[in-house]
Amino acid sequence: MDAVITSFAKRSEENKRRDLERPTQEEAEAAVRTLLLWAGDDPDREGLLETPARVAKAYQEMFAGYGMDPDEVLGRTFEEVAGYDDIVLVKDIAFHSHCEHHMVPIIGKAHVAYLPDGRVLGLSKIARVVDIYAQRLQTQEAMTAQIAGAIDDALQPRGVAVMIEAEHMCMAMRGIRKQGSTTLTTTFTGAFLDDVQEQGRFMSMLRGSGAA
Ligand SMILES: Nc1nc2c(ncn2[C@@H]2O[C@H](COP(=O)(O)OP(=O)(O)OP(=O)(O)O)[C@@H](O)[C@H]2O)c(=O)[nH]1
Ligand SMILES: [Zn+2]
Repeated sequence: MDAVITSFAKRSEENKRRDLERPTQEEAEAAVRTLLLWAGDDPDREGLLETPARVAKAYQEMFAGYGMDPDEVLGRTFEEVAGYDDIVLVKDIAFHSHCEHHMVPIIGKAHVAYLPDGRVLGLSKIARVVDIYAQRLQTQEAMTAQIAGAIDDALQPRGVAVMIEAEHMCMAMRGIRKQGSTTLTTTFTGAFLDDVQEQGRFMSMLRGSGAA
C-alpha cells in the first residue's frame, strides 16, 4: 500500500512538472506550421490556414490518455455478482494508438480477461483503461503490460490475461511497407501465468469455442 501511495505521489509530481513545462497552444500550432513548411507545402494557402489549429485539437483528443488516471477509472469495483468467480473476458475492444517511434497509428483490438477474487469491475471500465493507454505514445508490448498491471493493481484478482492484436502503420505506410501483418502480444499474471489450463481456457474463449 505504501508503495502504491509513493508511486502515486511521484506520478502527481511528474504530472505537475510536465504541466508547467507544457508548451502553449500557440507554440503547438507553430510547430505544426513548421512541419507543413518542412514537408514542402505552403501553410498560408487557404486549405491549410486552419490546419495547425485542427492538428493541435486532434492531438488533444488522440493523446487524451496522458491526462487520465487508470487507477481512478478502476477505483470503483463491486462484489454483488451472486458468487460468480470464473473468467470475465471482454474481447474485441477496438482501439487506435500511436507508435512511440514514428508517431503513426497502431490499429488493433485488445482482449482482456481476469479471474475475480470476490470483486468485479464494471465492464466499460476495462474498455476505458484500454483507451487511456492507447491514447498515449506506445509500443504494443508496453501497452499490453500496462493494461494487465493496472487491473492487477486495482482489483487484485486471481489473474489477468491481456492479448493485443494490432497492425502498425509504421510497417505498412513507410519503411518495410508490409500491409496486413498483425502483431500479437500477451501478458499473463497470477493463475493465468501459473496454470496452463487457465491460459488454455482464455485462448479457447478467444477463439470463440468457450471451452478448454
Ligand atoms: N517491439 C516493437 N517495435 C515497434 C513497435 N512499433 C514500432 N516498432 C518498431 O520500432 C523499430 C524502430 O526501428 P529503427 O531502426 O530505430 O527505426 P526505423 O529506421 O524507422 O525502422 P524501420 O521501420 O525498419 O524503417 C522498427 O523496427 C519498428 O517496426 C512496437 O509496438 N513494438
Ligand atoms: Zn513505428
